[in-house]
Amino acid sequence: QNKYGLKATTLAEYKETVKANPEKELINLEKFVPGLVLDIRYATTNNFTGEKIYNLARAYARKPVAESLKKIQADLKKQGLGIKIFDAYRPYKATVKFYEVYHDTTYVASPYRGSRHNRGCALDLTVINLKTGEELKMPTGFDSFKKEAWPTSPVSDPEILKNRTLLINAMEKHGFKVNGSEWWHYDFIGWKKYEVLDIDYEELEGI
Ligand SMILES: C[C@@H](N)C(=O)N[C@H](C)C(=O)O
Ligand SMILES: [Zn+2]
Repeated sequence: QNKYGLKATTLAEYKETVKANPEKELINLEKFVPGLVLDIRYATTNNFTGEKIYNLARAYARKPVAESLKKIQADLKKQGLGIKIFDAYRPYKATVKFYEVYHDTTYVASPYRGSRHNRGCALDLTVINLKTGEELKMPTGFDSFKKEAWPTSPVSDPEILKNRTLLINAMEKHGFKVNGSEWWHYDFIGWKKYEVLDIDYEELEGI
């Protein structure tokens, strides 16, 4: 256990759980979902910590999460739209770092419980126009920790309201629930069945 009383799953333990239940495998979303665009902010300094948190820009999620995302991407494609991922599976140590930088658990998961990202069951994302590659206009930027980011906050611009509603509906159709304080964060329903992991992308890829 660490100072927050949580013992996250290591690589060796994770491999055992996947052997027993292949649904627990972390899937590389970039390879699995056609046309998926990544902008992994925590692999850059362009994030709320101002620090580079990951060495590799990767997006992983548990198998059923990846399968749902594939369906969402296919649905959006029919409208000339696609998904851009800001973050997916997040090693537990990153959640600890986030909390130590920004103590408000309205916007950052508590290290006492861990994040649903740590379970490979949460995605931070937005919608892009496939032709231009541009993000659709949303109420705030990613990780803008303000009340305007809440999915229930009033929006005066009808286009922004339409875009936020489109994203929420697209995600909820395939088993995700929007976070109450962040329009870009979606939890996969059933996340409780998956352990909190603390495995870096390098470890996962055997680098
Ligand atoms: C830090 C932000 N992108 C986020 O993912 N927040 C939720 C609450 C989390 O940390 O799980
Ligand atoms: Zn998130």
